[in-house]
Amino acid sequence: MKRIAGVKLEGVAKEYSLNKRNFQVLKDINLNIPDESITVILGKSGCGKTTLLRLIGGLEECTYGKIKILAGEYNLKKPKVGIIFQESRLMPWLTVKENINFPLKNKNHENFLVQKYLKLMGLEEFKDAYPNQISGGMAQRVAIARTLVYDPDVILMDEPFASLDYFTRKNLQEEIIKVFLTSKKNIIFITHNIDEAVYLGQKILILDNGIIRKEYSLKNYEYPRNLFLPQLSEIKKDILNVLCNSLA
Ligand SMILES: Nc1ncnc2c1ncn2[C@@H]1O[C@H](COP(=O)(O)OP(=O)(O)OP(=O)(O)O)[C@@H](O)[C@H]1O
Repeated sequence: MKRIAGVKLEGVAKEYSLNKRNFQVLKDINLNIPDESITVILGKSGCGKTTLLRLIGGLEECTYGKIKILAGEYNLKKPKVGIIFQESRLMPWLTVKENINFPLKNKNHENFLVQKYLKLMGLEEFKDAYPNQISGGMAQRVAIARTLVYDPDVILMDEPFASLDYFTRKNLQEEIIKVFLTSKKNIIFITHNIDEAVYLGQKILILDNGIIRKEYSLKNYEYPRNLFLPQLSEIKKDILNVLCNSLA
């Protein structure tokens, strides 16, 4: 049975120390993402978005508070978290299919799962190419496929399309919606792009000065969102207003 994992943050704070001075990047984050959803964390540069994602992904420890990855009421002891970064971080000496297969450690690089995700991400023609033979957008597709093959409980995405051109970015946003609708996993997506946030997010959280300043629920706007442009444009205006008044 497919397990849907939720994410719960209780009083999460993170302090860094720089030049013998402590400063608090995250002050008191409380968050509950129980259902399958795409949650977008939006905020100005330096407000702590990546820090928050790294804490959820277990790459760093909280200074205070707790983070739980839950299946129903149960705290998963060893949750599988997939992280997709701004750069694809592919292994240059492996082909597309070998990169996708990497988390499986399966000697057959064209096993069922690799085939499935090559197809889902439209990469079949490029399966034997090396990373330096494909475009940046394609490399990000490979990174997404490599994450999906691992079957994570939660998928974290840290500005994965920030360095891509407008059209590639649009295509990949569609792919993420497709991935979400087929896998029904919780996706937590970081961006500072308001258009991207309202296009993808079922929940949008504005991070500012170490706290969640405002939360928007867009669950009622089904995909594709093009049908709701007037309503979304009002939400975008409101978000812009909140960001303009934010401190970080
Ligand atoms: N390891 C670290 N040691 C000290 N300070 C850090 C460390 N990591 C992050 N910071 C600081 O924490 C703050 C938040 O950084 P973070 O990368 O989380 O912001 P962000 O919102 O993701 O920014 P951007 O949108 O520009 O990527 C910044 O002031 C940064 O300098």
